[in-house]
Amino acid sequence: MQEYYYELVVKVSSHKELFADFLHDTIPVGFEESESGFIVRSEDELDTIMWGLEQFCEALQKAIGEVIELECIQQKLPNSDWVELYQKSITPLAIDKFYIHPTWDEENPDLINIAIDPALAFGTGHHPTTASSLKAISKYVKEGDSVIDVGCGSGILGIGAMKLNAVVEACDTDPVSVENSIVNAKLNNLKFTKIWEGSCSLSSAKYDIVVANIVADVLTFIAKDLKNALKDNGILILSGILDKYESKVLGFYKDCEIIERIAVDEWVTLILKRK
Ligand SMILES: C[S@@+](CC[C@H](N)C(=O)[O-])C[C@H]1O[C@@H](n2cnc3c(N)ncnc32)[C@H](O)[C@@H]1O
Repeated sequence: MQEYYYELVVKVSSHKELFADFLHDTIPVGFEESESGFIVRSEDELDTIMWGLEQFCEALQKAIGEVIELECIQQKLPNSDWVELYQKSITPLAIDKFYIHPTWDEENPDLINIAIDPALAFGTGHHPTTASSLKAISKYVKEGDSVIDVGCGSGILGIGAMKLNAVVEACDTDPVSVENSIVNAKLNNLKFTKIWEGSCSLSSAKYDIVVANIVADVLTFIAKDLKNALKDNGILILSGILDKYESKVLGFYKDCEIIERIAVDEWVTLILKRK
């Protein structure tokens, strides 16, 4: 552990959700929402993220013709092991058939346990997009199904599917997430059949279930690849969609019908089938 870590305090005057999308998609470390913005922490300097936020803000102002005040303050602080502090803040939770718990907490004898030790990859089950994806997995994944978890983060969704006896592959563009998914699968005595760094376009296989909890923009960019990965009667679980982008995302999935829509707070999860 290093002696110091860096904390970037970001304040934005408006459109906080667009900045959240940007951070969600660009930074491999987690960030925390504060009342007027975000806090990003890392053992490395955060100059690149600060620069990216400034560029994004400039582009956004031009695109929408509004002035947005952005303030980024980076500070170097003594390292009290923030990962450990973050880990301690994670409590177990039940989502339908599943019980997600860190390894230092007891299992629940009545549910299907998923052990996840929170680390740098996204996915402890506490975010509504992960929780809704798990609900969909709990309902639609059947024993023996082939599943791909696109944007696996901590691996939680794929691990959930494996716990239901599906055969699961996973991928993520972020190498830290791939590593963390492998570690978390091992914690559950499971193994992804295949897991790779990159997106689903790197596989030509077809799956019974394709699950992707990624931000709306990415779900539009990779819409073709996600649909191509589906077997004829396959089910596509799309999550990570802020409700205001739902119709934009659906515009890229016009050849699919909605079989279920789960909404929690401002987050929407869509369960789709090809028409
Ligand atoms: C919101 S996290 C979801 C993590 C986990 N699946 C969950 O549900 O909690 C989104 C993940 O998608 C990954 N990602 C972003 N764009 C991607 C792409 N085009 N293909 C695959 N993964 C991508 C990110 O690196 C991140 O780990």
